[in-house]
Amino acid sequence: MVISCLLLDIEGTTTSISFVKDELFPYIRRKLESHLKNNWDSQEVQNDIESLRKQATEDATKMAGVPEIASFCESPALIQKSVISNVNWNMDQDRKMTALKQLQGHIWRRGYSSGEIKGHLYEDVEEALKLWTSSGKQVYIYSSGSVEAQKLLFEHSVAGNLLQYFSGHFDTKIGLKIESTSYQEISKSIEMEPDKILFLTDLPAEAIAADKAGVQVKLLVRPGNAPLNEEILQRFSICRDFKEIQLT
Ligand SMILES: CSCCC(=O)C(=O)COP(=O)(O)O
Ligand SMILES: [Mg+2]
Repeated sequence: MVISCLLLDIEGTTTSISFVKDELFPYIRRKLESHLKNNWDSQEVQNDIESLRKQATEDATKMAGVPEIASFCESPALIQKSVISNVNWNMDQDRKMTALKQLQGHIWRRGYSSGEIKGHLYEDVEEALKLWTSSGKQVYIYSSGSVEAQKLLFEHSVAGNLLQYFSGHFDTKIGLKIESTSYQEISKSIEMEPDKILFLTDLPAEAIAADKAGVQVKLLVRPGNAPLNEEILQRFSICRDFKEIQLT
């Protein structure tokens, strides 16, 4: 089947898991308090808190131990304390909910623009993006990280600004990556039949969801990725880097 379009995951696919876990996420934990205090009066911070509050209220009906976010009638200090507990709790579980991911993108903005953070990319990524786009393929990103966070990573990457190679970006606003409907929605949105799309990811649950939607899939085996079990290795094609990917 001819591939017209590539849909790329980030963490574990274009970028190492250790960069996300050991650099990006600790940055959020270090800067969260000052981000809230310094930008308290901004609409962006207030919107982020409202989204986290709604999510926490919904979560509390389904699971135990969710730190709730203080009402907007409470003092800024109390609300900030409750936001910090909630965000740390959600990050401890690496939750991929939109409210958390939006806030993270807003906090990373400063780190990327000051040069404190540079987006990690595996060395084969830039060459592959050049090759694919020069041969007429469209390349999209689909990550649990917010669209803003994705753009920051590729704009301020170790290989320079690579944003020019992408035809578009998707995040969890279109749906979770483990749900097949998300891939159907992406297919509709980019006006491309599912079987013309090749999705590259590190996670079997995402591969299964994309496959169910009729999208073609390859699993990446990058250094530091979780090992794939025998059943998944039988079911999906794998590759170690983007150089191994042959598009017809
Ligand atoms: C691009 S934002 C940083 C990574 C992140 O927060 C994340 O959740 C990555 O998830 P992915 O879907 O790219 O594996
Ligand atoms: Mg991933």
